[in-house]
Amino acid sequence: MKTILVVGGAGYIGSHIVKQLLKAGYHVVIFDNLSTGYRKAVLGGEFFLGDLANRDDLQRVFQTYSIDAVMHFASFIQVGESVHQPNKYYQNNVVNTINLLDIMLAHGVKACIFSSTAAIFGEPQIIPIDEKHPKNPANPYGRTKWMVEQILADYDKAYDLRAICLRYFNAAGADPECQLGECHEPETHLIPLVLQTASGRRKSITVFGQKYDTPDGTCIRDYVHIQDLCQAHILALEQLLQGASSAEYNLGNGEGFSVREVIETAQQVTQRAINVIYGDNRAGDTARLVADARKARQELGWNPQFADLKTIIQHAWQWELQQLKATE
Ligand SMILES: NC(=O)c1ccc[n+]([C@@H]2O[C@H](COP(=O)([O-])OP(=O)(O)OC[C@H]3O[C@@H](n4cnc5c(N)ncnc54)[C@H](O)[C@@H]3O)[C@@H](O)[C@H]2O)c1
Ligand SMILES: O=c1ccn([C@@H]2O[C@H](COP(=O)(O)OP(=O)(O)O[C@H]3O[C@H](CO)[C@@H](O)[C@H](O)[C@H]3O)[C@@H](O)[C@H]2O)c(=O)[nH]1
Repeated sequence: MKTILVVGGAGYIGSHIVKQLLKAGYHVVIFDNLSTGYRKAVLGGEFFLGDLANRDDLQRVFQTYSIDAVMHFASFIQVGESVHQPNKYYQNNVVNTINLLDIMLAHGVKACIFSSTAAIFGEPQIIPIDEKHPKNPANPYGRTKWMVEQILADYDKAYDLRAICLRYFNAAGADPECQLGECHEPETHLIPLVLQTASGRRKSITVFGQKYDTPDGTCIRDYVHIQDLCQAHILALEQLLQGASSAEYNLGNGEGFSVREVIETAQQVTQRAINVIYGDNRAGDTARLVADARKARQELGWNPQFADLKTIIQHAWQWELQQLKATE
């Protein structure tokens, strides 16, 4: 049985992956400092409370377990915050990642799956965006992720550390069995905020900007179901464990939805009125991000099952209603 270390496995995406890895029969060790994650979101495996900034924590986990591959989800993730507090982002997303890579090398662990992002591309020159599209991140968050991708390429050349970088567009939705879902505090992502407005947990949703160069003036994003992201990770892991070379894959559905379209779809799904306020642009946002994910389909055999925005929102709504019940 292969042992997979999931760094950041108590977070939104990591916790869903842990569930799917366990289902697929892996031995899973979770390393997380719970800065933005939740212990209760870790549904199984062996949990290790530790911080990537602390080399002793890392040393302990690598000494305790014989790890075959690492999946690295731990980072700070808010585009807007990264503009105002870049030091926080460079420290955790870059410096702490180097700690992780160096401890991996020290223990001969040379396979890694890295959570990258569409934010590495910046304002796109061509839509949809394929892997070769120029990288020109528009904010410090995106720059940290692009830096790590470049560090990984150098580590491959110098130390044979193989890495698959999965560039998610907008991760969304929830576990269809409703055991897990998105739970960021504070929540900054569009779909959960819209649904919290529909459920009454929030008074309104503010649309950030209406003068973008898009048909309705609001930003366009490519929303991808968390369950489909899990499938891509497991396929990438299988390839890595079989000796595949380093690679990068864009993960999205190839269809973009504007902020307004997301709100309209949420209204249809929830059958609730959603109070909308129009506000200024958010720092660091780009007008349009849509993926060309053909490479993942061809090389990984990725076959998204929940590409429909309605389904993504339905699953997130099911989760929101459950969260609401828990707070009542
Ligand atoms: N959510 C998205 O739409 C999206 C899109 C593209 C890429 N990503 C990337 O996917 C990854 C996971 O995102 P998420 O939405 O699950 O975020 P999240 O905040 O829910 O999860 C991150 C997890 O990492 C842990 N963590 C952070 N710093 C740590 C440290 N120094 N040591 C140990 N643990 C630490 C947190 O406690 C948390 O459990 C991130 O790397 C993010 O950049 C997310
Ligand atoms: O209250 C809100 C929140 C968001 N938006 C807009 O909705 C869109 C989506 O925003 P959000 O859900 O915050 O996602 P992004 O900023 O697109 O970033 C996400 O998606 C990126 C990849 O595209 C990831 O790298 C990031 O980690 C992740 O936060 C953007 O146009 C925002 O301006 C609003 O109008 N109002």
